[in-house]
Amino acid sequence: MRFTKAHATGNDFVLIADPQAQHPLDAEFTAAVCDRHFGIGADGLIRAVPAQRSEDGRTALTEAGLTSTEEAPLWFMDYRNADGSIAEMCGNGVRAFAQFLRAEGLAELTEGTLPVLTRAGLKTVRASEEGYAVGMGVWSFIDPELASQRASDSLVQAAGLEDPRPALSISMGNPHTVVALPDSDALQALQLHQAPTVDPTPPHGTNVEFVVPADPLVEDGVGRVTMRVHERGVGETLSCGTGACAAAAAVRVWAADQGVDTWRLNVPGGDVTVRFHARADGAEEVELSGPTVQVYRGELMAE
Ligand SMILES: N[C@@H](CCC[C@H](N)C(=O)O)C(=O)O
Repeated sequence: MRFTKAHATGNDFVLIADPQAQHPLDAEFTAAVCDRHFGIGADGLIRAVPAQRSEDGRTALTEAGLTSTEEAPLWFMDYRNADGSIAEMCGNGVRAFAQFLRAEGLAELTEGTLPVLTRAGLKTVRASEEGYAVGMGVWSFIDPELASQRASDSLVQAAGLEDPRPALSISMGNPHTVVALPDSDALQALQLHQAPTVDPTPPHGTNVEFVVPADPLVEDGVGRVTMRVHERGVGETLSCGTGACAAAAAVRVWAADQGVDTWRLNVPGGDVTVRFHARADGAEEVELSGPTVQVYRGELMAE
């Protein structure tokens, strides 16, 4: 089985093309491939499969009210975390996925964009100045009632944190819980090889982002935030695209500054940009942009 190793600001992935849907993934295979000692090593495994040829792809098509044909296949991003669990969405992964489809000659940009079907709906990827950008859809509070005071809906504790801190949970198709810290010393003191605890515990788990808003928060019209993340199903990663979007949304809420639409997130693996576009109904669309790099191609010897 041929594969490509890629990363987006250090969030790394193994990508495989499965045009005939002959290689359905399972948890054991995924965990073995992502193992950094006994496998290739990655934060996630991504399979590219024509949507109509995979069960999850067909479900996603139905949910999105879309069709996909042999002549015009819509590619489905079958995303798995390093521990083998399934995730609805991956913001860095979907950007690496578009680059992979193009490099494999499986898809092209049409009028500058490439649609990708995910478990969290249809996403549109375009080439951007930084590499690839993806329209992530609308962000939302996970618990609108608890979050209605627009401050916090849970408490998070983590190794290296003195006391539990209030957090705000946001959905980007997948779940995120964002915690603000006072300064970069507090951020560096965190030991994120251990999963933080979130109270109340979200039913499907959550990715936890720790953020330090810059001081001043906004420079040249751009909001700036430093972030570390513990990803559900992985551990600490060098970047998380959906996490960056959730973190920017939370900081924007806390700052009560809906006027700043562009945010630069500094993560251990680099920088990504998050942009908000208000819709007529008041909801806000989010776009994530950043670099994606193909590192090498290889052939998997043992299954
Ligand atoms: N790194 C990703 C998110 C991957 C999925 C996540 N671990 C989850 O379980 O929700 C990103 O760039 O968004």
